[in-house]
Amino acid sequence: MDTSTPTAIRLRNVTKRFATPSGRMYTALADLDLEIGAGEFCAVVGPTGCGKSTTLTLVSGLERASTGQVLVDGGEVTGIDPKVGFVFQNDAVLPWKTVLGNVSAGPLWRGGDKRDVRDRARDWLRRVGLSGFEGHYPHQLSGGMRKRVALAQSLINEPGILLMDEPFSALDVQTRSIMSDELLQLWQLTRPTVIFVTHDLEEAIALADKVVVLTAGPGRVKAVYDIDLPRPRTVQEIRFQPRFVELYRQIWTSLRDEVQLAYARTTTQAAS
Ligand SMILES: Nc1ncnc2c1ncn2[C@@H]1O[C@H](COP(=O)(O)OP(=O)(O)OP(=O)(O)O)[C@@H](O)[C@H]1O
Repeated sequence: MDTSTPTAIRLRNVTKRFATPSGRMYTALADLDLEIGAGEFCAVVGPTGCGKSTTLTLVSGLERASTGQVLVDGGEVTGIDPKVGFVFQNDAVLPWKTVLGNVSAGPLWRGGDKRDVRDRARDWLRRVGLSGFEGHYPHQLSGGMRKRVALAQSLINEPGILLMDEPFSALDVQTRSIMSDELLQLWQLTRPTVIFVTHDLEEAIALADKVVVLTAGPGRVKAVYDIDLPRPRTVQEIRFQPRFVELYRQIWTSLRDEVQLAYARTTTQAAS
């Protein structure tokens, strides 16, 4: 992170424990330290169950840390904050509302002027390439189009912070890379601070300014890699650059050990 960039998100010595169905406590995150600068695009990778989604729920205010501090713009997170947007793996679109209705729902709920909100919603639908689909219902759209609705739904609130939990993982490979390029273009418009959780290291490197590798659970930060690839980027093309391949090799070496450790644990548990 550039030292002149103010910090937008800070997790300081964060531990998160959950009660298990058997009544014991399970530590999902342990002493996690992470700092993300304002306007930075940060991707988080790590083996399954290492606490990636848990990290997002702490920043969003949906969950509280057991110990440690979670700070957004210097203030401790104590609940859900309207300046934080969330895009999940599963679409959060409302099936009974039209595309326009879905994108307008948040600002209307917050008391926005109806005509102004509709205008802004149409504007965002144009930006995500859905002009002409305002009156469609979600079931009349493809998976990629529904994802665009979800993006517009979140971006219309102009969140300073955007948390994305494997947002494209349910899409086919081609749609996924198109959506990644569109996300980068949209991100350039308002430059929110992004935490993007993914299992896909290629996607992480292609999108991000920095890639954080978490250890097998309990999740800690194992390593942080600065992605010094030039912007603007085209996701489909950047992966052929020698620097991309070099970064991939370097980060994968670190990630692979954690993935193997997590896998070995699950197979041992299954056998016992
Ligand atoms: N509400 C909860 N109650 C109990 N345990 C939980 C809860 N939420 C998460 N966990 C546990 O915490 C650990 C971390 O979960 P989390 O979903 O954050 O991992 P993840 O890295 O996002 O996993 P994946 O890559 O598979 O999506 C897991 O072992 C999970 O079972």
